[in-house]
Amino acid sequence: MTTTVIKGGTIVTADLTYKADVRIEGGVIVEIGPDLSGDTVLDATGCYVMPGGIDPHVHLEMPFMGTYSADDFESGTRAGLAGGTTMVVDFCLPGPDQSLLEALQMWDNKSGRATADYSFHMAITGWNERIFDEMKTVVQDKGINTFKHFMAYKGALMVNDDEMFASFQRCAELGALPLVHAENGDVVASMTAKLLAEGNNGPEAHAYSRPPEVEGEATNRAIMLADMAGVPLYVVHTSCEQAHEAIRRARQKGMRVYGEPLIQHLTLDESEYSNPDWDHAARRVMSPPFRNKQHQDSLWAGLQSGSLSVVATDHCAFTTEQKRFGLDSFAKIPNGTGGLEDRMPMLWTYGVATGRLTMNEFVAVTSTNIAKILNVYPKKGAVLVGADADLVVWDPKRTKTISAKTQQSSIDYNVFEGKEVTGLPRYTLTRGHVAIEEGTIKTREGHGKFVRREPFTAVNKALSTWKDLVAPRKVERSGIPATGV
Ligand SMILES: NC(=O)NCCC(=O)O
Ligand SMILES: [Zn+2]
Ligand SMILES: [Zn+2]
Repeated sequence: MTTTVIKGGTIVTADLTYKADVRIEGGVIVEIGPDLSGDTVLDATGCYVMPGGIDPHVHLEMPFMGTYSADDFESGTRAGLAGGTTMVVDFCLPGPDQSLLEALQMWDNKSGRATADYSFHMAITGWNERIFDEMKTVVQDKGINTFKHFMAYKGALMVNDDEMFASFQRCAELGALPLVHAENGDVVASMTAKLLAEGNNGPEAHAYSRPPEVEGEATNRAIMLADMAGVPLYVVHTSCEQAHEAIRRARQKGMRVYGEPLIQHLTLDESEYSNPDWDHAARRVMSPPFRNKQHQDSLWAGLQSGSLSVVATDHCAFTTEQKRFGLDSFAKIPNGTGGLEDRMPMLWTYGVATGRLTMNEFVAVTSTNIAKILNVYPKKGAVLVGADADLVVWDPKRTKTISAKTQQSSIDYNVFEGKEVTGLPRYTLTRGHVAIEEGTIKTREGHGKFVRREPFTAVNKALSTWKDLVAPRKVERSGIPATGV
């Protein structure tokens, strides 16, 4: 078997920084140490050798708002690899009354073209006995240990509290982790109708329809329901202080709640929606919307202090033509923005290069924490013997100006257009295959494999032990006083 050696670099993991070479054979790391040799040598002089990024939140070829997101598993994973991301987790979305297993078959068919490894979260978009039963098969046979709940998108993907609570309880039984899109969908629907009735139909009104309170309330509600169900909780695209506050408070009380800010919310703000160019504003319409600088500061502080756990993209890219479906009403603009290629360079530039994050914290929030939360560590998210050789050789001096003209994503614009980033992959390896070499794309369609994720044991077991211990119990009494005394 041929071997590849990454030579002369500094290994940076979530907890260590040290000089060593890395030898790869059969797609996995087989040796780490000084002066290693191999058939192919990749020069890492002046570079950091880090676990490849994991993006836990992407939507490739997503059926949404009357169309499909434009990047598929081929272009999406190619964009990821170009920016140092070696694994993505997409969302399987069953249609109304569709079987979870049937939907999963559809997602399996789409993902065959992936150039990097991937996994799925399963969405719970309704509640009935079949869903209850199928959740077990999804966890135990299909290798999916996370279930997504949309508290918004009323009339489409949204679930109500009773459905969500039932699903959370089922997750607790199965050793699965529930995820929530936390926005109060009823309030959003009501505010949307009011704004439109008042003639407020431009893209900026999308942001007016979902203020931070809408997100803060739903985040807090989901946390309380998860606590009552005795299950940990993962809150996707945490964008504001109100939601972060709820997560922070819960964690301080000992609850296992994970918050996921997006690179877009960390680096872009609400002023984008005031742009006089309709297309410019509409291209940035997503839920939750971009916020102000105070919210951004809160998110950065959360990453620094550990109250927020991971940085994702929610990559859900629509072309300008698709965004124009909403020319007469913001409610018809497909929600979503891209970011897969830019997450790691943007976070390095605005996080590590500014001193907000250490290199080790960068690795933690882009890869290792995610691998641990999703239960794929140390196969993924680690530089260890036996781990998959999903690695990025990161050149901290390499620069570029982000531009739609040179991006891998198939859409015609980039929300980070014109941003200068410093820190880019010299090489990106997916299970040992060098997919990116100095900006040259060498991805292989179909190389990506589904990553099974086994049910959680430790956290769910600890929680259910505690829940049993503190469960309400009938007080046994020796005698009951006679009535009327
Ligand atoms: N975030 C967004 O606007 N679009 C993708 C779907 C979702 O995550 O809510
Ligand atoms: Zn969402
Ligand atoms: Zn999403």
